[in-house]
Amino acid sequence: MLIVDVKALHQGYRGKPVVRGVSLGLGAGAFGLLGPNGAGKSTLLRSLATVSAPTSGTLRLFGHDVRTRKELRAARRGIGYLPQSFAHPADFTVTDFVRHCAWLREVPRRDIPRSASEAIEQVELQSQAGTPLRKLSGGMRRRAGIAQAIAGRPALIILDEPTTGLDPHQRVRFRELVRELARDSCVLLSTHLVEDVAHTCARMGVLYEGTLRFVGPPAELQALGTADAPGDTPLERGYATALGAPPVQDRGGAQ
Ligand SMILES: Nc1ncnc2c1ncn2[C@@H]1O[C@H](COP(=O)(O)OP(=O)(O)OP(=O)(O)O)[C@@H](O)[C@H]1O
Repeated sequence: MLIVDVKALHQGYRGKPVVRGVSLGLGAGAFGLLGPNGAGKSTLLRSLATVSAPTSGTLRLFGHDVRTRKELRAARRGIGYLPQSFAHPADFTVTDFVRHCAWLREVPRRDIPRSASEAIEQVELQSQAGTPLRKLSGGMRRRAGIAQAIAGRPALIILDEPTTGLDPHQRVRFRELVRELARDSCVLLSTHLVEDVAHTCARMGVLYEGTLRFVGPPAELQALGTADAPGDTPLERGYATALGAPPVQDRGGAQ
């Protein structure tokens, strides 16, 4: 069964279409979403995280059709989500924050302390566990955000620009973490860094003007690149070439 099964999804703001007919099927594994500023990546991820209901189209998560309240609640238990930016109560420590988010996701109460500590260790924030979030650097706060999304190992982990502000060591550590999480979960991440995708994702998509222009393995995108396309690496040239391609519909290929 697919973890994410979305068909002809449309989403917009006050009548302005942003995501315009995305179909995508994802199982366990890491999937990277690339696209220029304003392409609709965050809007799509918000829909998949069930934060905003699609304007039209169908969305099934772990087989749950999220249009009914009961199914929506069941699906939400399996979703860890790092939004592009998030607010938090001013004095929450890293531990308070990660535990609170796990509780919201209905991680069993007895498992919360262990799940939170594990997630904090995975992002290497143990020595800041008792520090209020407001006292952390931007990159550390991002890592606390990643920790809350992965606590309790949800089956679907959605990370919107997780590597923003991460230093080179942490970026490499993050890639290792994604590879590890992707063994059992579907990890869906958006980024502007093609290397993040190349090193972590078995499959990827390129979103442009609200539609997918490419879905497949990074090597396939690389092969698409024409010699005259802008970019310093084959993958960057493949990405630039894909932006000019017609929309594609993904039928949920095996990863
Ligand atoms: N809350 C909102 N209200 C109205 N319009 C919005 C809202 N959020 C996003 N938009 C618009 O939707 C479009 C897509 O935005 P979105 O943030 O999804 O793109 P993105 O691909 O994630 O961009 P970026 O790479 O810059 O983060 C943009 O034109 C943006 O102005």
